[in-house]
Amino acid sequence: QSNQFCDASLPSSKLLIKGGTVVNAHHQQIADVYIEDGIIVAVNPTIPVGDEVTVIDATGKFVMPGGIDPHTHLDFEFMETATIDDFFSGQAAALAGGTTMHIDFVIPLKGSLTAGFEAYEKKASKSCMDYGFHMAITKWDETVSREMEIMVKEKGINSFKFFMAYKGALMINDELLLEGFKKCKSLGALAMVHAENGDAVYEGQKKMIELGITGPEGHALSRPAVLEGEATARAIRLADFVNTPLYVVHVMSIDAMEEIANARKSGQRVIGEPVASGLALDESWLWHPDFETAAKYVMSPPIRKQGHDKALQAALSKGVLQLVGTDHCAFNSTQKALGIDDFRKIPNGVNGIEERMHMVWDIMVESGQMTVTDYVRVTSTECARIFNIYPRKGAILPGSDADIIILNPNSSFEITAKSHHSKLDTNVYEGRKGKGKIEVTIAGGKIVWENNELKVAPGTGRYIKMPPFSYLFDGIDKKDAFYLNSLQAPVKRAKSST
Ligand SMILES: NC(=O)NCCC(=O)O
Ligand SMILES: [Zn+2]
Ligand SMILES: [Zn+2]
Repeated sequence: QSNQFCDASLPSSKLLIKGGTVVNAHHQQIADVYIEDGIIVAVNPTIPVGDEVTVIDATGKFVMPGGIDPHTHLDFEFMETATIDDFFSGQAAALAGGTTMHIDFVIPLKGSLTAGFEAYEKKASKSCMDYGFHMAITKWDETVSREMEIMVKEKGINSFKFFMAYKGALMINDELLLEGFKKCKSLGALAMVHAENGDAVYEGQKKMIELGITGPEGHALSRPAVLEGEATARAIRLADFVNTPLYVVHVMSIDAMEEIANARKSGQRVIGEPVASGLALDESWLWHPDFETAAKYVMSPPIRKQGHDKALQAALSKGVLQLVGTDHCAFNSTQKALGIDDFRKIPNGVNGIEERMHMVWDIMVESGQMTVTDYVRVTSTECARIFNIYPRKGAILPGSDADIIILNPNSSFEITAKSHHSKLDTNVYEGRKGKGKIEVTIAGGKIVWENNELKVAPGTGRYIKMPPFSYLFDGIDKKDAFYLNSLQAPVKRAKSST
């Protein structure tokens, strides 16, 4: 691999990005951007500066907020192994691809949220870019309920994920889902779901093995889209019953997407997150005769048949789905080979943290399905809004963090494991080429990616606390009050004489 990591000991500098098209989610203009000490100070048509300021010429290029990836798994212990990318290698890869912040999932340790949080604090101490945490809830009792409160009020976590799949490991049942949703609502924290019917998946897996289907194709066959649709519908209805906002992670199928579309049409606050792999790939790879090639595409919910990808793209362009993640969860060929004789043992997960910004540009903007302002919205701004860190993140505005990318629409990108920055020995986007290259990444006011060279150092990334009660909670209490007022007084019945 040709990874080149240089020392990032440059002094905090003054920067001017000159003459580019500055794009925010709702506006674009040709302007200069002036940065001091990691913060955007001014965005104006012309900003005169002195010799001490480093000037980057962005004429003819797009100057946009750095990407925020809402869904990653770095240093994640899962399926008898651990992801190959840790908080340094995964983040270095992210920066090389124009992502300047990500939100990772803390997994409780033996059910303890506090112990899980402390373990992830340690894992993330080698960070080279800003990050936040969601937290998974894997069991329910009074301690977990109390710890959720601590996570929100003291630790900067404002979202909790419930796995409706992975039976015998992370999966929870409907009773826990309801308890969890109620607690999330009371704390102003966003409930997130991995939506697949885990019991039915377990049945499907047994059936495939009985039929002698042990290869990676068995993964897709054992957990069809209908099981994703069922769980998505169930989670949506339970969230409606509790009256709390819901975030559906890695929406991979038309079935799930349509449930989200219908709920949103009726006014429910449901957020749908497609991931780069679901937008760009189809399941045919899982039938590849070479196990190593096929196994690298194993993730859950599975990458679907051709047609689901296009439908998810259309839903993203229409606003039915709101933001794009990656679910970056990287296992190398040796790790994937744990399932050589049984697809159930192939560690689930694909790469994407480095590729997302280029892939979304290529699939959505170059194809004409999405405007450049919408690109900013789905790769950065909407994530910042949902997780309540806007406009510190997700915007090029005075006072915002100087997390910025410069994309040259006339230059091209090419993806290959030979030159990517993840520790992975494969890449699910191997050989993909397209127009629109991220030439510069600025994170916290420092140029960390320029001339195809990374300048990053472990320990320079910051933990970003995310406060509760995002815009998704506005008016939730009013809807509760309206519901209570609409209830009729209890019916008074005479006592029976017998
Ligand atoms: N998605 C996947 O296959 N691996 C990561 C864990 C998860 O998000 O479900
Ligand atoms: Zn998941
Ligand atoms: Zn995930």
